Amino acid sequence: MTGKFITFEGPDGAGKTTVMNNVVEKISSLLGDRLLVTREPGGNKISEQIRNVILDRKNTEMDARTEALLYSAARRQHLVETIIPALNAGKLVLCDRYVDSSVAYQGSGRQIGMDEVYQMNRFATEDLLPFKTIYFDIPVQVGLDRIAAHRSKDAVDRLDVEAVSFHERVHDGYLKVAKNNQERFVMIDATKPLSEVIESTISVIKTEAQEFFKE
Ligand SMILES: Nc1ncnc2c1ncn2[C@@H]1O[C@H](COP(=O)(O)OP(=O)(O)O)[C@@H](O)[C@H]1O
Ligand SMILES: Cc1cn([C@H]2C[C@H](O)[C@@H](COP(=O)(O)OP(=O)(O)O)O2)c(=O)[nH]c1=O
Repeated sequence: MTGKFITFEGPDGAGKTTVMNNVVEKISSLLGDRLLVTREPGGNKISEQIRNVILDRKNTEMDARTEALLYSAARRQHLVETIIPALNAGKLVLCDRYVDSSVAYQGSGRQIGMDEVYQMNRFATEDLLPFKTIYFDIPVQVGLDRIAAHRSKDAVDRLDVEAVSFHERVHDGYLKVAKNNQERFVMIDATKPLSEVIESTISVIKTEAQEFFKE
């Protein structure tokens, strides 16, 4: 594999999606088709179908392990169908969420156990981890307030409506994963103004994937 795999992670409302869109706008003219931007859960037909089942607010009876299995199933399909072919073609792959999301949300948030969820994801991914993970850190309430202020009621999904204590456990989970993977994680303060967060993110990408930005 000659490409490079970088993921974006963080609690809900950290700004990952907004930052990703802005970063792509700024670097896509430099990289052209050497850039692939994708997101989880989703990114292809089967994974988007699984996403709809997971995030449907009507699916109130979903068991925590069922949820974890569905996320990892969607991840597997996305990896095989989208990420690995792009890496084999030498591309820079930027992905909004990956294994660390499951470890934080299902492992810590749903209290299934971070290591158990990680082990299940090792099976799903055959141990393919990102080269770097840009982690957007934000206090839980700030992220939730951003979502409440900006999203329409219809756009709020099953995980957005979880109790604050769930989101606190997700945040704690992320901090543990970051601490245990310091060589892979780059932490960005997502409470800063959007323009600063975008600049910091571009700077990390240009440093960590500098081979893509050479003339
Ligand atoms: N740095 C920032 N400062 C203030 N508001 C922000 C910032 N980053 C994102 N937002 C706003 O917060 C909301 C949630 O951002 P979003 O990108 O959807 O977060 P995520 O994908 O991490 O859940 C959006 O309405 C966005 O405009
Ligand atoms: C990939 C992944 C996402 N999630 C959650 C995080 C989000 O609340 C939701 C994804 O919804 P999405 O609308 O993509 O949220 P965001 O813009 O915050 O990334 O799914 C998990 O619980 N486990 C996972 O493995």
